[in-house]
Order: sequence, then structure tokens, then C-alpha cells
Amino acid sequence: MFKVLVSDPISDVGLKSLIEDPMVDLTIQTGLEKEQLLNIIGNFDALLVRSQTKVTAEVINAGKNLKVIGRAGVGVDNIDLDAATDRGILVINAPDGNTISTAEHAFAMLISMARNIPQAHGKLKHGVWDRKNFTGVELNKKVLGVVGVGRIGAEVAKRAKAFNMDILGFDPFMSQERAEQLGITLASVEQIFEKADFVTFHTPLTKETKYMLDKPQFAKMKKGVRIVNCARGGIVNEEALYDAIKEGIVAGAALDVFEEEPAVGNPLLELPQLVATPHLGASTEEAQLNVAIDVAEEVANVLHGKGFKNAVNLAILPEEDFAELKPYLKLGQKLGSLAAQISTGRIEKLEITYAGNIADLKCEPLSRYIIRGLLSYHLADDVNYINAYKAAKSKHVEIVESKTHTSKGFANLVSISVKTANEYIQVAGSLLNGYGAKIVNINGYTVDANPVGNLLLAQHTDKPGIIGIVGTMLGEADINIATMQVGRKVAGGDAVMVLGVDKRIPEDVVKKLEAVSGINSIFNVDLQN
Ligand SMILES: NC(=O)c1ccc[n+]([C@@H]2O[C@H](COP(=O)([O-])OP(=O)(O)OC[C@H]3O[C@@H](n4cnc5c(N)ncnc54)[C@H](O)[C@@H]3O)[C@@H](O)[C@H]2O)c1
Ligand SMILES: O=C(O)[C@H](O)COP(=O)(O)O
Repeated sequence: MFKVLVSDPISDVGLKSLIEDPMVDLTIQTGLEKEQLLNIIGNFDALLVRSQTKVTAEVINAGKNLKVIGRAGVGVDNIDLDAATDRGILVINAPDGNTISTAEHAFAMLISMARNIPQAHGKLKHGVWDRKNFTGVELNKKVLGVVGVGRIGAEVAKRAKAFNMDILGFDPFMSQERAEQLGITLASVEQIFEKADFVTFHTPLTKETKYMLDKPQFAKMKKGVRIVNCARGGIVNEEALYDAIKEGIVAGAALDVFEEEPAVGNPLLELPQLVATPHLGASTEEAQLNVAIDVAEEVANVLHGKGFKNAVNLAILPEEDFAELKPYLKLGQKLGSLAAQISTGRIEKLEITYAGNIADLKCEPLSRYIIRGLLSYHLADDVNYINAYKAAKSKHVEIVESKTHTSKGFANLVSISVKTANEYIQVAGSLLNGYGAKIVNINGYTVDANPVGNLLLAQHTDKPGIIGIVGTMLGEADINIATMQVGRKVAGGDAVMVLGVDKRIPEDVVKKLEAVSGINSIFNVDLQN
């Protein structure tokens, strides 16, 4: 008998497959305090949640019998994935079921904000017939910036088209063809922030998207811009948003998600320009039914040892499948991540070459790590070992793998080339006897860098003084250089500098480095995870 605990409100009609499963003993107990959950979780084989239950490492470790955690929805930021993976517990989600509901909610927020509907409604309910303080704006012919054109962003764009809005969109995986299909004009995030009358966010919260709309960006926006965030709290800096509303830069904001939830007592709620809902994007009968059906079926499949498709973390595969490859897996993931972080255009193609000894191994598991490293920089936990090829296909990234025994003097060499809409990136790594994993080549320059921590990659002209200037500027910013590598092809030509630094370089320092004469590009690379 499998014992399954449902600890958040999940549609019981959707849970039918589990309720009717003779092998499943289902307990529904919502609103549990932390201690209560810790006390009972040890009895269960599976846990089903939405976003309220905090599935921390403590909860996971107390769940001695846990085999699977199911998330009836998309975001898994309330689940400690590393702790689950360490314990070999599968985490699965239901990414498709609430797309339409969330897109409709974002659009409802956009319109209510444009026409002050919640504010006027509130006043009338309190007996005040106020027709002069609630003049709104039309959506017709206004510029809508859509940041993140995945499942939800694309549906929002379709609805905005029907309202005759001009749509600018940015997504690192959106092609010109897809943009045309959706009636979107491709633009950079900076262009969107500068030109849009309305901006709506539909990205996950990642290192890259955290505070992507902050004080410096607000300063460049059109006066009177209106902001919608129904994705994740933290994409927009709430303190900066508060100031931008007070300063009159932002005329309205519509938020369904907050940096801290429940957001009771949030200072933004005091502002009349704010329209807010308590994380209701997915709260429709239809979405809740869809996600409950999806997650219940997947959890039952896992418990019965059958196939599943929406694993979010690393499934523990039999050792023999990749025992020999194991030492290369982390290196592969870091090479993918490095390539993503030093590319600027939409990723179109990934070519992986396995050279030397490694060519004799069955390399598919390693390719999955490389793809995961490359795509997770933008897609966060949406891409994992299991779904790596599927995620690449769904984002129209072509994967080409090849093997050779010619390995340029290395015993083994893993090389990846990434073709983007703007450039062609090449990075290679090797496991060196006695030295461990190394990055040995970046864009044709021979280097010897450790694939760990924070790196600064500068492409520059090989001339006296540049290395000194970079060192001085980092020193002034209190950033210690741990390692340094310089590579060039010919004296006086193009060169690369790879610095291992003890902490992440702040963006203002990066901007100053970019402005140094002779430096052509700077990338602030994070290879910590
Ligand atoms: N408010 C709610 O109740 C609710 C409901 C469902 C989903 N969500 C949230 O909405 C978000 C989007 O969900 P989805 O189903 O559309 O996911 P998705 O994976 O289909 O789309 C997200 C898109 O964001 C893009 N992206 C990543 N980094 C980016 C960047 N720096 N700039 C621009 N685009 C970037 C990705 O390439 C991807 O296409 C998720 O964070 C999800 O958790 C909220
Ligand atoms: O990520 C999601 O699916 C949404 O944020 C919905 O969260 P909820 O299930 O708690 O409503």
C-alpha cells in the first residue's frame, strides 16, 4: 500500500485516479504547521503540494519513506530540489495545466489596472460615486512589452493582439519565425523597458531575472509606464517599484506575486496605483482540475514503477548507466552553462564533440548534462537530466553529437559549439590527470581555468597595460583575483583573459570594465552550481 499525503488544497475531482487506486491510501490534510508536517511526513511515500507547503530539506529528511513529491502547478521554488535529489526523491510538476488561467489572469490585471476597476469598485462599495478620479487609459495602439515568451507569455501576447496592442517581446529562445507567428516584434529587454507603455513579465525567477526591473531600469522607462507581474516575486524589485510609483515614473502596477508571500503588510499595498491579487494566477476551476489530474497520474505512475514525463530534478538512474562518465558530468554541465553565459543571441544549435578516450564511452548521459547546463541558465529547473532533449526540442535548439579519437594532445576532450542568432561560441574542457576538470579552450584561445566559482571573461586587444587596468579596477572594488589566465593567437591581436575571482563582480564594476579602451567584451560568469 502506498501512503500519499496531500498538504495543499488540490482539486479532489482531479485526484480521482489516486482516490480510486486500491494500492493508494490517500490523506488530505491542508494548512499543517511546520512541526505537524515534520511529525507525520515520515509515514508517507508521496507528498502532493501547491505553493503553500514549504518542502524544506528538514521536511524531506524527515520523510524517511518519501519516493516522490508532486507539485500541482509549475513553480517548484517551495521545494528544496537539492535535498530531494540527494535523497533520491523524484520531484514532478504539472507545467501545462495552468497556462491559460495565468495568461487570462495577467490580462485581467492589465485591463483592471488600465481602467482603475478595483479602485473604483472599492469606492462604490463604500457608497462613493466617484467619476472624476478614475480616468484610465486605452490599450488600443499602446506598446506592450512581454518579457519571457514561453507558454504563458505567448498566450498573453495573443490576447494583446486582439486588443490592437503593438507587442515587443524578448525571450532568449524566441526565433524571428515564432515572433512573426505571434505578431511580436523582437526587441532586447532594454528596448522594451525604454519603449513600452505596459510591461508584463512571464519568466521564471533565476539569477538572471532576479531584479531585472530595478532602479536603473525604471530611470530609463517612459513616464507613465504600467507594470504587470504574474510570474514570480523578485523579478521586479519591490522597493524600486515603490519609489518609481512615488516619483511618478510608474502610473500603475498589477502584481499577483510578491517577494515575500503572504504579502500582508507589504508597503506597496498602501499605494492607490497598485492592483494586487494574492497569487491567484492558477486559481481557476479548470486549471486546478488540469494540474491535479496531471500530477495525480504522474505520482501514481512513479509509485507503480511506470514511466513519467515531468520530472523536475535529477532522477536517480542505475549506476551502470553512467558510472564511467560520472567524473565528466559536472564538467559537461559547467561547459554548457559557460557557453550560455558568454553568448548573447538566441541559441539555435548545440554541437558536442567527444574526443579521445571518452569517445569509447556511451556519452548520451553526459550530453544531457551539457544540454541541461546550457538551457538551465534561462529555463532554471524547467530543464533537467530527464527532459534535456525534450526541452531543447521544444525551444527549437538543434543538437548534434559526434565522436573522434583525435583529441589535440588531450587524453579526453569535450568540446561544445553553440550557434546563436548573434555569434558562434566554442568552449572545451578536459579531465587532466592529477589536476581534475579544466576549461582548456574558449572561442579558439587556449586557457587553463578551473570550472568553479565566479569567473570574469574579457575579450580584449593584446596590448600593454590592459591586464594592469583590470587588476587595479577589481582591487579598487575589493575583489580578490584568485587565478588568472591570458590567451592570444598572435601578439597584438585579439586575446582573452579569464580571471577566477573570490566573489561575484557587481554590475557597476562590469560596466566600468566594459568602458576600458581595448576591452571588447566582458562576461561575469557564475559557475558555482
Ligand atoms: N501567478 C501564478 O499563479 C502563476 C501560475 C503559473 C505560472 N507562474 C509563473 O509564470 C512563469 C512562466 O511560466 P510558463 O509556464 O510560461 O513558463 P515557460 O517555461 O513556458 O516560459 C518561461 C520563459 O521565460 C524565458 N526566459 C528565461 N529567462 C529569461 C530572460 N532573462 N528574459 C526573458 N525571458 C526569459 C524562457 O526562455 C521561457 O521561454 C513561471 O515563473 C511560473 O512559475 C505563475
Ligand atoms: O507556479 C505555479 O504553478 C503558480 O505559481 C501557481 O501556484 P499555486 O498552485 O500555489 O496557485
